[in-house]
Amino acid sequence: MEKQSRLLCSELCVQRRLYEVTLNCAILAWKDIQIAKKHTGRAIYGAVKAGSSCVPVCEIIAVQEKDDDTPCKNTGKWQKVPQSPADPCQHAFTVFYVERTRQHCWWCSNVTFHCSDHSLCLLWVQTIREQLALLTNRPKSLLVYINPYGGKQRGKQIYDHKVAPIFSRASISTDVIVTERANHARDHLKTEADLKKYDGVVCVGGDGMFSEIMHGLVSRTQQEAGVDENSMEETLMPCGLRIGIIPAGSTDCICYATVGSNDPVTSALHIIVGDSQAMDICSVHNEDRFLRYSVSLLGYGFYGDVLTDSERKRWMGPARYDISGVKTFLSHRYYEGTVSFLPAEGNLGSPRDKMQCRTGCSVCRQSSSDKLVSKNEDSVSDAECQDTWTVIRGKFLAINAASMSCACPRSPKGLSPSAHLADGTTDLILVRKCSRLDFLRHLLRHTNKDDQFDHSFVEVYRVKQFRFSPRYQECDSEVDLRESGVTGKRFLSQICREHRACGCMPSQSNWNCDGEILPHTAIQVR
Ligand SMILES: Nc1ncnc2c1ncn2[C@@H]1O[C@H](COP(=O)(O)OP(=O)(O)OP(=O)(O)O)[C@@H](O)[C@H]1O
Repeated sequence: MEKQSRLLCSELCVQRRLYEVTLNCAILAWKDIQIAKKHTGRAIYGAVKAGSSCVPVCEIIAVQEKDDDTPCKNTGKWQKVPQSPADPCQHAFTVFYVERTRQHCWWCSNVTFHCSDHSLCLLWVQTIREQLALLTNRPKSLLVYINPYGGKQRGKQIYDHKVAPIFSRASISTDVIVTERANHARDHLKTEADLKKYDGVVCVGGDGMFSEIMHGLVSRTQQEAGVDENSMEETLMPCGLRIGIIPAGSTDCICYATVGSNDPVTSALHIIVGDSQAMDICSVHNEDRFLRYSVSLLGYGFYGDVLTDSERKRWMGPARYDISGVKTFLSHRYYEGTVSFLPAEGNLGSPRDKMQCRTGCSVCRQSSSDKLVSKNEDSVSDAECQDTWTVIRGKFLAINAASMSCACPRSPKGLSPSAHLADGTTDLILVRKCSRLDFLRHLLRHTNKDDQFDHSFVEVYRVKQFRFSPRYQECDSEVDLRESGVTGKRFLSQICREHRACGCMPSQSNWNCDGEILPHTAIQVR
């Protein structure tokens, strides 16, 4: 505080008490002059001294000159402003700022300063606004997509009541599109949206809606850069626009893993102050064809089956995941196949190092600077990497690739608690065939503090690329059958594939790609 030169310092009233209020380019602070030595109330941000409060300028949402007897728009409550010309508190301005409440939750709080001199009041408003204008990472114009059918179908209500008023308070202009069908947002972003007009895109919905918007934006960026998405060799261009997520879905795992909560107001405030977090994107291919991008979970077996079943029960709302989860657990299906992967090397931590990735994470920072250095050496390193693929064949209850922790309110640590948001890797978790009881023990560990990888039937690897081939594609192909002369077997395998309950051979699952079902089981991921 002392190190920054003061921009303003005045004696102003807060709730009829006299405060010394100071502003420098980093902090707005106010100190109760009369009882500075006595602790008179709760310090609002970073308790400096009793009777003192301060807020970083970068967490000020807005400042507004206050008219007499106007309702405080933030709280909806009316506040009495003194009327008498002799009153030293005749003029007032209100500062709206971020207040931290529960863990990772933010709230828009406010403080009103009163003074007798109108020009002084205007000077404060103008100076604070000038400081806010210097914060260039804040968005001014946003394109908002609302999925009215996500989660409990409250997307529009959440946006209108909780988010739009704070955006308007922060003078952010918005174009709002309420989607009319699935993939509406993706298609609009891919082809129509005039992206030059905006500083960011806001997704009001769940993980599926985020995925739609991410696909629209990433594909548009590749199209404009002339990058062929089908090619596994080409380097994808990072998107120029940021995506803000207002959680209004069923699980909101991506919002939870990045912000630490699934509270719409917290997310809106992060968007307003211009916070950003880079995020890894996996591209998923089948042969030479691009299928989808994934940012959170790619799951085959258990999570693929839960999704497939829950899609049929969408009318049930979020409860469908519990019902499908129990059903899938009881069916206890396992799947045979081959997983090959390219382990991540270098200083990228390990899935079991108990490190939690947060904004500014050193591993992610290190990884992105390594990428810049090695960009010109890609061909060499790719060639070197050919030798280091690891191949695992087996029977699996689940094959999961977590590109972030996948934490959500149900599983606060997530599928892979130490997965990094932007280190260029994914955590590949293989759950081999085991008893129902063992699998239950493993699943329960996602909800408590125990290490979910500490089981003999669970393996976890931090990888840069991986491939999966289901067993029948390798062995039961038409050619194999013809060559071996087992004609009856072909007929039986056909029946078994179509009737998954039949226990005489492992059938195939589906890949759950961030909550969407992939059309192929044999995939290559990078
Ligand atoms: N207007 C619409 N009508 C029908 N479906 C829509 C519409 N807009 C978007 N969708 C689709 O709805 C799907 C689910 O949406 P969303 O992710 O918002 O909610 P959710 O599935 O309940 O939450 P979560 O993904 O967090 O579990 C998305 O895949 C999206 O493509």
